Amino acid sequence: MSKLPTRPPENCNTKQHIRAEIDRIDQLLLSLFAERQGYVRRMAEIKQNPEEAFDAERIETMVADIKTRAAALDLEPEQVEEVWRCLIDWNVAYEKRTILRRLNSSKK
Ligand SMILES: C=C(O[C@@H]1C=C(C(=O)O)C=C[C@H]1O)C(=O)O
Repeated sequence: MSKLPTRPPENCNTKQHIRAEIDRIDQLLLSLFAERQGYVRRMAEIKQNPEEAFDAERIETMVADIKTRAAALDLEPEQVEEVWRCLIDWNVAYEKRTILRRLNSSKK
């Protein structure tokens, strides 16, 4: 990906300026989500039991920590919580499905 010069928000004077920055940031976010997902995939290989997929204590600790860090960055903690809970829900479902499939295929 080519590295284009960026404009801080206060130097954006048109919708196009702003949309170019949002698109640039979205690409960075996607790359980070993909990197994160690689660890979730590996976690699904390491966990042996589908019940391990949902770790309530870990999730609540993470969400509380993310909300504190969001507030420090002047983001709305509730919005960040919703995004993370949605991400984690998908990952728990992915882990459960992956572990179950592996267990079922090893029975055959
Ligand atoms: C990655 C894990 O598995 C699940 C997915 C999580 C996530 O996407 O952050 C967090 C907690 C989990 O129950 C984990 O146990 O840490």
